[in-house]
Amino acid sequence: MSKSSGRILLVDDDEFVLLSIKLLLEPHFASVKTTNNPERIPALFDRDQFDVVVLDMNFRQGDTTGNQGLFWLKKILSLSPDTQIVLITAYADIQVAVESIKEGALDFIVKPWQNEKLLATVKTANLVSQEKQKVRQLKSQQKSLVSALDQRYEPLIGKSEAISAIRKTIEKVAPTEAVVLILGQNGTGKEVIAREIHRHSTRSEGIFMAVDVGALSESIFESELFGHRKGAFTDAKEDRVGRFEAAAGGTLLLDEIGNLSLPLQAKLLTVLQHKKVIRLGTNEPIDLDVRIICATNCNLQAMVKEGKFREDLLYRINTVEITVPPLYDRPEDIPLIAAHFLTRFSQKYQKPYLKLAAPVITYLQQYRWPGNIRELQHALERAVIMCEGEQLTAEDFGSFQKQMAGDFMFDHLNLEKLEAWAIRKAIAKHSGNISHAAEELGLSRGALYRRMETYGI
Ligand SMILES: Nc1ncnc2c1ncn2[C@@H]1O[C@H](COP(=O)(O)OP(=O)(O)OP(=O)(O)O)[C@@H](O)[C@H]1O
Repeated sequence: MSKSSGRILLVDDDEFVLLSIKLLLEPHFASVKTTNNPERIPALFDRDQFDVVVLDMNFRQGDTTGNQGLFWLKKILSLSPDTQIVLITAYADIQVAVESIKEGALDFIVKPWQNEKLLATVKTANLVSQEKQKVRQLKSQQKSLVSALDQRYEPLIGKSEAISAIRKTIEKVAPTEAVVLILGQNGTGKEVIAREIHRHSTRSEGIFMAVDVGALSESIFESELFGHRKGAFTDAKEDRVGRFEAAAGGTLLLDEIGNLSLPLQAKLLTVLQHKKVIRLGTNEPIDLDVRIICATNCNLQAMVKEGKFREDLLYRINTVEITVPPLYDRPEDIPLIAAHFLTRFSQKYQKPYLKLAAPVITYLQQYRWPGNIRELQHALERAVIMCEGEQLTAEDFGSFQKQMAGDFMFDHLNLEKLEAWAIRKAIAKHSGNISHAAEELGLSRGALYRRMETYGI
């Protein structure tokens, strides 16, 4: 007979009862302890953990109310909420039994007991207790995983008007359950923004999950998002929870939503309309308990006009819209973001002394950054690796250097932007020497300083 791992405590004022139950349970559990005095319960719990307590309901001679049992039941649950309690009494009182179960006891046994029934009850209680402990452990693991996963992600850095306005929108929209649509080019920080919304929402203790729905083929879309039951299709070897269920209590980012085919758009719309998902191979709808955020680099309005995106789906997902401008439209964010990545990569590559001189920052502000912040991040990492001195130089940016030097923002014909660009370029060319830059620009030093102030350079 293999012993289960259960730790059992027997509490009864009758020594004979204690002995006979101990002899009955001992062969089946890892440890069976006894006490004839319930006052010792707190001290016993101080020393040991118990999975199951078999507890008498009446300790004083003549007391048949069960009140003492109820008192100790509550006490044990307050000391150890996962411990399961089986009450035992000589007086079969259905009222007390019902009350004790309401108060959290698992079951109720009447003296004289049947050995088989008592053993089966304690075994069940032990299983329930261990499952509860497992769930608690998984929950705490999940909590630390959530915070560990979160740490990998950047805070939303930037002081441009656009980013300040986005921060305000996040503050307003995060506490609501509104579906948010985040628009912007690749690498502009759409996921960072989605995470900020999650972090400021009432679901922040839950998980944040991002799914690139655009990359899901028709064949796996439903099983990936809605889940399936074993045998629902040939490859369904076991039950699988879909992303909508896995992110329950948290936030689900449906990324690249503009790349969904029309049939899949229809399936997604049905889920969002009914707020229910049905796992493949089942008929049971499961309530959605997830905050939805969508993101795309596509122009969904234009796609609706071309018949490539469902208008009804667009109106389901764009209760609040956030548009993230490309990085070259907010050069004032570049120094902050660059400094942030410099700190990160100089630590990673053990070069904590590295500095970014003003002319190099100006130089970074001239480039068009088609890959936006992701590209800036990679450029900084490369420069930190390549740098031999204490200051990052334009040369450390290697292949970017050429592109940057020759890059001209031809798509900007706005005169102010062109002027700001020319000023940055001249300052960078003369390594921050304002007199030389002013001379090259055909301006006095004073005029150049005034313009630099105007453009926040
Ligand atoms: N404002 C920001 N501050 C700091 N880091 C940022 C910011 N925006 C983006 N990043 C960083 O830039 C990289 C790209 O960001 P993110 O993945 O959020 O962009 P995206 O718009 O979702 O890109 P894609 O469209 O390719 O999925 C990430 O490493 C992210 O941490």
